[in-house]
Amino acid sequence: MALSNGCSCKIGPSILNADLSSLASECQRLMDSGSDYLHLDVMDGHFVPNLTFGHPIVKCLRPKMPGVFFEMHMMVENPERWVEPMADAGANMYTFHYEATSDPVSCIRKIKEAGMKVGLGINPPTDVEVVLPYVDMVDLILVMTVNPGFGGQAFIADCLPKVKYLRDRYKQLDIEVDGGVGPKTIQQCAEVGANVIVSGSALVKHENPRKAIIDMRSIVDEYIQKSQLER
Ligand SMILES: O=C(CO)[C@H](O)[C@H](O)COP(=O)(O)O
Ligand SMILES: [Fe+2]
Repeated sequence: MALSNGCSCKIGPSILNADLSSLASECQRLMDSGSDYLHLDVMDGHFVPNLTFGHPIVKCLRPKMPGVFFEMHMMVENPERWVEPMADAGANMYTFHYEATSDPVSCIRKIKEAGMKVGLGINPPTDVEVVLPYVDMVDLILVMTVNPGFGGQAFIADCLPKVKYLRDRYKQLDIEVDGGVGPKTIQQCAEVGANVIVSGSALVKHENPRKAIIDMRSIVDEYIQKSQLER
């Protein structure tokens, strides 16, 4: 299962700021509100100054959410290390950071061999050009719009030219934005060409997440249609 191949909007909640003692029901609530997939944030306390959870939690979550696409956002050093345990736990996509490994190609190969889709992420200070050698090997590029490590941070609009740079060159690429994205910032993300949208606290804390998802999707879809007409 792919996410969307750049042709449609996909919205995935990050449950980082949800009540993690009720992880499965929070995930279910957000899927029932119209989400397309789950964005699960894994932090190791080294690559980022925070800890979350690892493959044992994913393994417990998987049978409670059959058929739901799990994207693992791996904010970890040596991402190669957790590829097999995550595949075994039932992850569908493994998104690692360019900054976290000295050998992205072997990490990509390992993820594919384990049967998962591949995402490649870059942090706000990282130049977008670094991903160009890998674009044809991966399923998604993640452009971080906060410095990774915590949910609920302010959106960094200065990262958006990186999305535009990629969209101008790759019409079919799934380009994901993550960090501070919600109804207030979605327009800026959509107009530069982001189509895979992670939204954490803005959705988790929203009084009507279903409406927030519908509104965000309609804005992203509008820009996708506009760009298809312009081609
Ligand atoms: O990767 C992340 C942080 O490193 C989270 O996915 C991201 O921050 C989402 O949460 P929010 O929308 O609250 O910023
Ligand atoms: Fe994330």
